[in-house]
Amino acid sequence: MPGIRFQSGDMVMGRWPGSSLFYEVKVLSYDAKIQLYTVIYKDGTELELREADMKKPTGFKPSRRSRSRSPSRRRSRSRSPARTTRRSSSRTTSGTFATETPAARKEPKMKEVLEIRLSPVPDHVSNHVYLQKPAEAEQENKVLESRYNLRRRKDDGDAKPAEQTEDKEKEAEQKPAAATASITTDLEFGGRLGVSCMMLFLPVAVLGLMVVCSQEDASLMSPPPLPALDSLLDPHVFGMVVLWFLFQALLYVLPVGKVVEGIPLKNGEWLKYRMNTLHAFVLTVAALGAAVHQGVDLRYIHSHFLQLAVSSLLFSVLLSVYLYVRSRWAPQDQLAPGGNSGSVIYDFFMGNELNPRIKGIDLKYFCELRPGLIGWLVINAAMALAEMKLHSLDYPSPAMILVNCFHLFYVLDAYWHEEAVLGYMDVTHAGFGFMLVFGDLMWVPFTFSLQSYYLVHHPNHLSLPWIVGIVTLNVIGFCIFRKANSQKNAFRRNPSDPTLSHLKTIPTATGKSLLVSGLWGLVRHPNYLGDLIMALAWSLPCGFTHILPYFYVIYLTTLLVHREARDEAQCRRKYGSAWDDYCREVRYRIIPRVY
Ligand SMILES: NC(=O)c1ccc[n+]([C@@H]2O[C@H](COP(=O)([O-])OP(=O)(O)OC[C@H]3O[C@@H](n4cnc5c(N)ncnc54)[C@H](OP(=O)(O)O)[C@@H]3O)[C@@H](O)[C@H]2O)c1
Ligand SMILES: CC(C)CCC[C@@H](C)[C@H]1CC[C@H]2C3=C(CC[C@]12C)[C@@]1(C)CC[C@H](O)C(C)(C)[C@@H]1CC3
Repeated sequence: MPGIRFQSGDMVMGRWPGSSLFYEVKVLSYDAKIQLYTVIYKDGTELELREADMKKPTGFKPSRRSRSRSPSRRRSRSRSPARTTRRSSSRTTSGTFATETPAARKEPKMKEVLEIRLSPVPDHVSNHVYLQKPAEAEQENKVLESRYNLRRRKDDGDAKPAEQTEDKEKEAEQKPAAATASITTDLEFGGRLGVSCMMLFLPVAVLGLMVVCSQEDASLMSPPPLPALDSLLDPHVFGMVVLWFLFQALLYVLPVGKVVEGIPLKNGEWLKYRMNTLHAFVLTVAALGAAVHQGVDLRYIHSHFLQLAVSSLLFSVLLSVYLYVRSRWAPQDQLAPGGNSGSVIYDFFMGNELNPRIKGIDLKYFCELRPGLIGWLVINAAMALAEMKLHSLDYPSPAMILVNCFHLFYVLDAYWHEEAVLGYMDVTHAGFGFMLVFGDLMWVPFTFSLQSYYLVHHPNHLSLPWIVGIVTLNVIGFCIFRKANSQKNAFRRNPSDPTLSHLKTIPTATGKSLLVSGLWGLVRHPNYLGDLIMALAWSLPCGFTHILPYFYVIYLTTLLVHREARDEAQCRRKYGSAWDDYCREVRYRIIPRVY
């Protein structure tokens, strides 16, 4: 690399982005176009740095300290009442996520090695200290390095130092994202073209499916034309959609339910969340019950199903525009790892901001669990009433009851385990943009309820053995889904949990371990397997005449296969060869011996 200050292979001191801390890094390459060096930190993190953030090691002296706290466990100032920062104590409010890494408790030796390797050199003493490793730690380090590839995911927030100087913090707060964020080049979903197609195709697909579902022959081969848009966009219905959203938002801010902290953010802070989805659900049922008592006819939902879907789509677009605009001004440390590609269309679709909030309402978390999921159940109930009316029944058909009960049970389970949702990929990593907004507000309520909508127009008689078989299948799927999720959550919360002591684990260089026995030893995503089995059980009550009720199974399979691939890539970057070991030990991804 002629004509530049540092050469590949040089060991220099590199500033940790956004902080005043310097670490020893190795220069890997230099990109003259963007004038950035790619460097690798000793913990395996690869980052791109400007020359101004790098110093020659001369002037850094060995430290008398032999160890220091790892950067991810340092303290930073709290900025807003909703954001808290804490030392490396474990969580007290809920205990959902321990702040110490699992291995920190279980594998003390490894933790020590990692801490030493991550020891920073603060800026104000940058001419004075350069941390030294004890000989045995160095030795152990070598063993670890030979066993595991220590490369850390570039966008992984886990190990980033939380310490920021006040100046830096203010700077980050003031600079709009667009001005400071690094550009994401790794585009998902086929990049700009892919997401543009998805944005056009997905809404039309939802409306198309709904129209076909209401036809007697429900044939995908001869779909009826979509009704004219102006007949579908009813201001009255749109007003109801907005009211529904506001009503759910009101329930969100009710001061009932405990407040817990989510997983740590990039800047070392914790966001607070109020756990009151169950309360919101019960209050919604009570409000709807009262409305029905007052003469409101829930079958309105059935007769205005398409109009409701179109209004939800319009609402989703408006909300996404708002989110995109505000994300342009969000501080960089509040952006999602994959956001900010520089392409308006891509960023609009994927979302830039990780946890956009309005007056304490976390929009992403709110949308993921409330208006859409509760809306889905209300639609199901309306379909049961419509079926009774259309076929002059005293009760809904057994098929309709099964579908309603399965869906209700699934949502209530999510609410019962609400804290766990704070750790799911979408909440921790995904930006909040059109994909999730549309997914939560239109896709979930209007495609997940297709089975009950279908049954209104296509009754299906179920014999008792079929009912028993379908219920059994759902119970099996649910047990796998629940046990797998609970086991992983419990393990992440407390790896030394005595109830999990019988399970085998593989340590990883990040300090976290991976479960390799029990359900997590059967396939690498047992929770997906359970979800898919349940999905099948939800479709079977609709019989075998049409493929439409199986749409949910097809969607979920596609989504989970894609999600699994994304997660796999992330875990490989995060855990290096430990992940490869896991894959060798547990060969199948979702379905044992098949996939
Ligand atoms: N109904 C729907 O439309 C729908 C759609 C999507 C997902 N879901 C459901 O949502 C739930 C959450 O799904 P998710 O996609 O967020 O994935 P997930 O399986 O809950 O989380 C994946 C993460 O778990 C950790 N992990 C993976 N293997 C592990 C092991 N062997 N031991 C310990 N930890 C391990 C890794 O993170 P760390 O190591 O960093 O902890 C990995 O990134 C699933 O039950 C899924 O079925 C439903
Ligand atoms: C536009 C679409 C093609 C993609 C849409 C994606 C979202 C609708 C889903 C992504 C993650 C999903 C999810 C649930 C609902 C649907 C999603 C938001 C979920 C809240 C359903 C209840 C479950 O118990 C759950 C909490 C595990 C689940 C979490 C993931």
